[in-house]
Amino acid sequence: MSTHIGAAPGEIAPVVLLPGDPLRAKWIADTFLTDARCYSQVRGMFGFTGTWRGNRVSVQGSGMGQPSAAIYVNELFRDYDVETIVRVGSCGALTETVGVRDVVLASGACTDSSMNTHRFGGYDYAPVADFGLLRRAHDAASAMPDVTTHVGLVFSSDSFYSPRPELTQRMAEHRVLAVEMEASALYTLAAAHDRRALAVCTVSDHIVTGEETTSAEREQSFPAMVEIALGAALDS
Ligand SMILES: O=P(O)(O)O[C@H]1O[C@H](CO)[C@@H](O)[C@H]1O
Ligand SMILES: O=c1cc[nH]c(=O)[nH]1
Repeated sequence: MSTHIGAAPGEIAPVVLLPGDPLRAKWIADTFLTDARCYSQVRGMFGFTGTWRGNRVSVQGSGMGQPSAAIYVNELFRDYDVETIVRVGSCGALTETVGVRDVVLASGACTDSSMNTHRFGGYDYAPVADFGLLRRAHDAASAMPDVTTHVGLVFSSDSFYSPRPELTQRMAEHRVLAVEMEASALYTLAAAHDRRALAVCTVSDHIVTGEETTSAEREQSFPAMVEIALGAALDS
């Protein structure tokens, strides 16, 4: 049993979807999985295991921000032998070419977090997605004519309310498509554990136009990213 998930060995599948919001984890389990069973409610950070098209799959909340997400990712890789984690998150669009409800497949993740500064002693590290997952996610998204999908960089910020918006703008000027808060830690830890990871995010709000969705929509109305994530992780 791990410290923060607390599931018994074998209760978590080799493939895990990882939303930040634990209630989105419950919605995903209720909506997409067959025979889903809750394996953890520790701190209200729900985890469920069920099946999708005959494949075992789990969905685990990660909380918001890299320190929280890293706890769950470390335990999933280290204590439960998870092979593949696909983050299914919300993000804010940084450029007008990306719209609200579009899907962003994060090929790589920039960050202002000190987690990698400490890990690499000040050297820069480029956290990237698993290419096989990214390619299959793109294939799955291409089969959805109603979904606009972008592939590119995200900015995994430690601050939802940025103290220096001009620096986020500089990210946008360097082809960063969207801001979220966890992908960089996920990609770094997947590399450190020699496992696979991808972040599939839906644009919940727009930093340029100010358009935004409600918390209920962010919890329960982004099905395309879940279908893309399941297709990428399990249809290999
Ligand atoms: O919707 P989730 O997956 O939580 O992701 C985004 O939403 C939260 C901020 O509102 C952060 O966790 C950010 O990464
Ligand atoms: O981290 C996030 C997530 C959604 N929207 C944002 O602006 N930031």
